[in-house]
Amino acid sequence: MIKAIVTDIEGTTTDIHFVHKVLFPYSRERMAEYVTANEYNPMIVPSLNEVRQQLTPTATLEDVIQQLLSWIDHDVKMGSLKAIQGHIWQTGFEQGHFTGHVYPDAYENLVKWHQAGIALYIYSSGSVKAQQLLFGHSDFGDLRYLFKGHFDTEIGGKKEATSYQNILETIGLTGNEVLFLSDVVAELDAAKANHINTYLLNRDHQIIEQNTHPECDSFSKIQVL
Ligand SMILES: CSCCC(=O)C(=O)COP(=O)(O)O
Ligand SMILES: [Mg+2]
Repeated sequence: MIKAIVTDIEGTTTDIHFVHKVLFPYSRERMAEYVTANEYNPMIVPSLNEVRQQLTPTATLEDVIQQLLSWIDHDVKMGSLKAIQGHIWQTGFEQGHFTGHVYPDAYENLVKWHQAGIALYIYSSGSVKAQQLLFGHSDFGDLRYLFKGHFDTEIGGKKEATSYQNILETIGLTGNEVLFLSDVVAELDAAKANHINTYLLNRDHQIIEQNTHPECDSFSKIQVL
């Protein structure tokens, strides 16, 4: 019996285009100004130091900014970038520049599963802060009540099997009691290695090679209850 569902965001609960065409450009346009204004802000100093560790010891703040912009352009899921993006996106969400996209089928079924007593969690490369902002300012209002917890890459990379073992230990369930939803086969493979049930969300009906997971294009086609 499924006692918990862990879901990815980008491509799963939320349109990839919202992340790549709204959130990423928003953070890219504001990155230089934000980092320059917050160079000594204790909230982001650890993240800036992590970026510096990837560069030469003589790296300037401009070098750090350029590295962050390059990671955005190449969709590199570095925790330091995701932490800084979360702070930049906070302004966008709180000032109403955008709301967090959630597919209607995802909204309807997350509510149904929550009402049925299934524990819901998010696992995304986006920081926990960014996750809570997206669902706190979603197209359907504040949906944070739905989720019992949030995981980001602090628990480990999304394609690493140990990350899902860490998640199971954190939520106190065995793999067969948990369902993981994602649009990325490698993430589902890593979850399945821990005997977690999986479902591939293939919303744009791509031909996905080497997929062994059950596949659907909507949360409404996932039989849980
Ligand atoms: C929380 S919304 C921003 C998501 C994000 O920044 C991202 O990179 C999503 O990556 P994922 O591995 O969750 O597809
Ligand atoms: Mg995804």
